[in-house]
Amino acid sequence: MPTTPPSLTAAEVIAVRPGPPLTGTVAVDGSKNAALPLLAAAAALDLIQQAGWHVAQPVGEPTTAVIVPAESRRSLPELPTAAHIRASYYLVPALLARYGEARLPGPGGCRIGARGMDLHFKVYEAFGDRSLVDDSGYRIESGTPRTGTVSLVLPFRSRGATVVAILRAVTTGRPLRLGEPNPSPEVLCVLDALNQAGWEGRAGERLITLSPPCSASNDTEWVVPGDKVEAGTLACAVATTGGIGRIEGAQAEDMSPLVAALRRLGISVSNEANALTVNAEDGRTTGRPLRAIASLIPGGLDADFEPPLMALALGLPGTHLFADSINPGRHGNLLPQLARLGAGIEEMSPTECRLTGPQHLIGAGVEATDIRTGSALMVAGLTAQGVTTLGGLDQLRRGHADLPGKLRTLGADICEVTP
Ligand SMILES: CC(=O)N[C@H]1[C@@H](OP(=O)(O)OP(=O)(O)OC[C@H]2O[C@@H](n3ccc(=O)[nH]c3=O)[C@H](O)[C@@H]2O)O[C@H](CO)[C@@H](O)[C@@H]1O
Ligand SMILES: C=C(OP(=O)(O)O)C(=O)O
Repeated sequence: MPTTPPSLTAAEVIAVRPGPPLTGTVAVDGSKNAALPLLAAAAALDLIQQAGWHVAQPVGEPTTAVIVPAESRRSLPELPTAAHIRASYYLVPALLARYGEARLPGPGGCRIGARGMDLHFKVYEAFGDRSLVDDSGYRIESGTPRTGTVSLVLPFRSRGATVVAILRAVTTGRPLRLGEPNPSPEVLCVLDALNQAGWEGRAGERLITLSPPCSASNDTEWVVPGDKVEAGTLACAVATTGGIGRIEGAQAEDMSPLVAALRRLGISVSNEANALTVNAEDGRTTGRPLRAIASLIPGGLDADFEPPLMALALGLPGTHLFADSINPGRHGNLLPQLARLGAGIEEMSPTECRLTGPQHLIGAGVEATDIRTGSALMVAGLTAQGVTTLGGLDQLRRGHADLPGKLRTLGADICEVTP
């Protein structure tokens, strides 16, 4: 009988060693980046029904969260922990609906660039709210209630600003026309959820429209979509080792840009409705260079796929180009860590680099300086000679319930080490 390897969720450092090609089937967990706006949307919906909210977890159902109205109205909470995650910005519309004001520290998250908030402030201004920035963070104050459609065009396709525009429309009960939105899966699942709750949301590549419901429905149950980034990372891991693996739980459409990149490299991938099968057993590659350019345009390559693709490309012939101008600090995190494993990567600018493969990597001590850097290092460690020890696991765990465990399910040699 197959045994599930014990998870390493308490380890401070893990060791990765090369082994046989990864094989088998594994299912991804729900996506963090889709769950966070869904939670905020649930809170916003409850608030529009003039209640407070809190998140409860039913006993014995660890994968379910229930958003329930709180009993009493309290004063504006201090939220210092909001500084630890980028997605704390999703709370603002709910706070505005409940307290008329939101005061938050500047959002944290991965240190992969300046990660501005200016578009968020433009969204609030379009709704008649006031934004103020000071040394301790930012403050948004509700404007006088207004009616009528709010129309605005985003200067660029920020995912966060798209979601907060949608949530502010919900908490003000106003129709929205949002031009140049970010219609990524993490946004579309919020619109789907709102549609289930009676709202009328439509998404096209150039425009998102949202109209309030004639009557609100109370009990809605939403499912967090499977994590496309986790699926893509596992696909790169299987391909790196020349294995064959089936990764279940992410939607085919969400995987298309990653699948196109893998196929360009000559890796055989079948992208079914809810499962990705990667077959790199024959070891044949095209030798065609990869051009992995992170993009916010619809159908573009999500920036979060770039690091694991870079780890994969190190082992494949050709001169491969990578660019991430969305997160201008990413390469500054990732490249020095890959260099510790002996990777030769030429930086053409702070956001563009190229590498020629195949390269021979050698295990070393590395650090997950951001979520995707951590997962890329695990992929690289699967073929690096000797032992790769990975620290900074808090970052990795912020993004994935148990990525080492899933790799171990596919046969990876990963274990806990005492630093
Ligand atoms: C919690 C969450 O879901 N994080 C994701 C979110 O991050 P993030 O919130 O950073 O992503 P956005 O799409 O909103 O923004 C993209 C980039 O535009 C810049 N920007 C954004 C808004 C703004 O008002 N001003 C501004 O300058 C930031 O530098 C940001 O890095 O989307 C990224 C893809 O786009 C993903 O890689 C992150 O995993
Ligand atoms: C950048 C990421 O997360 P966050 O926005 O939470 O920092 C990420 O998920 O890769």
